[in-house]
Amino acid sequence: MKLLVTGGAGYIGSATVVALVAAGHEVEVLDDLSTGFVDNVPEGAVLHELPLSAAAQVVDSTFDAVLHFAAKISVGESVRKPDLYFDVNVRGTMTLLDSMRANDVKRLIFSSTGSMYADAGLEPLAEDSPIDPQNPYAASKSIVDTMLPWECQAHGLGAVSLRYFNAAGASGHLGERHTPETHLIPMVLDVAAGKRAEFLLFGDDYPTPDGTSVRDYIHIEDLASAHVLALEAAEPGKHKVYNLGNGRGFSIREVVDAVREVTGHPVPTRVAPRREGDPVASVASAEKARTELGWRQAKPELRDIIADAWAFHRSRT
Ligand SMILES: NC(=O)c1ccc[n+]([C@@H]2O[C@H](COP(=O)([O-])OP(=O)(O)OC[C@H]3O[C@@H](n4cnc5c(N)ncnc54)[C@H](O)[C@@H]3O)[C@@H](O)[C@H]2O)c1
Ligand SMILES: O=c1ccn([C@@H]2O[C@H](COP(=O)(O)OP(=O)(O)O[C@H]3O[C@H](CO)[C@H](O)[C@H](O)[C@H]3O)[C@@H](O)[C@H]2O)c(=O)[nH]1
Repeated sequence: MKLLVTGGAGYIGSATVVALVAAGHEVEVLDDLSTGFVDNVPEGAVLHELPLSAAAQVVDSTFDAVLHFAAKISVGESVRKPDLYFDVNVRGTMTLLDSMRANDVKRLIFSSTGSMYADAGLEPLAEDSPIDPQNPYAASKSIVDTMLPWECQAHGLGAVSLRYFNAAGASGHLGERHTPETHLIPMVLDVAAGKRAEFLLFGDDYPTPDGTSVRDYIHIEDLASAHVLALEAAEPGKHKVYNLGNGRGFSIREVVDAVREVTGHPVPTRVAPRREGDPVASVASAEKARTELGWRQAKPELRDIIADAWAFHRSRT
């Protein structure tokens, strides 16, 4: 297929471009490089350095599908600048849909998020679990997931929303390069690498086995392979939704212990108050993706995820 990947210069998008090219697809990338990097775009994939608002300059009827990763992704920033998040994540998606509709491009794979579900503690979250976004970022993704079934029904689009849980790990030279970094694994690796003196652990009084909050970390290569399968699953007139996660939760302490084991560094840790807005836990049930898409993870082990992230981290320091 000829594919347009928005956000293909970013963390998850670039790993997916590699998987799509390896699967034999022809790929073009639309990315404004606001948080992405030119050197993330593999040779053989054309880069259009443009914002989503200029999608009409790129989308034409030669494309078979669009994979839409481009978005603002920082939860804290979204609380301070909700207008920016609704502009890029909602209006940007609507502009893209307009161009697709005008050019009869009938397949869309959308990067949605597991963070839109209501906090259910350690209970695994399925696709029909209650939705209750707690910040503008999650709300912006949930608005798109609410629009898509109607777009599909009215205009024959075949859309697949993939709700990722906590994307983690690295794939060779493709890894997390967010500035400022806020995500757990790169923060802990910064301490292991000596770039930070200590790790601040936000809260050890949660109702979880070791008191620290629990997340479902999923390797970006496993996210990438799900997109290749989702393309085949897109069906005109239908909006399908799949959770992508390990189906297993890991506490912050488990992550820190795994980093200690992988890096051999003691990782000095200080417990700080809970971070505002954090759920107790977020764990996926990814059964639907396994059954319907035939998705299998190649790297489900936390140590493998961290080892890949560490190799990437070291290659950059
Ligand atoms: N990282 C996670 O844990 C996670 C979890 C759930 C969902 N997601 C979703 O996955 C997608 C990719 O996230 P990521 O972690 O790779 O983030 P990222 O910031 O690395 O990638 C986003 C890409 O989109 C581009 N972009 C941003 N705004 C744009 C615009 N207006 N026009 C064109 N390009 C634009 C950026 O330059 C960047 O390359 C996002 O939609 C995000 O919401 C991520
Ligand atoms: O320095 C840190 C950083 C994080 N944490 C803790 O580690 C856990 C994971 O935090 P992350 O920021 O790595 O991940 P989140 O679950 O908060 O964020 C995930 O869900 C978000 C929406 O809620 C976005 O989708 C985001 O991109 C995705 O990684 C949380 O309990 C957090 O409080 C710390 O203790 N110390």
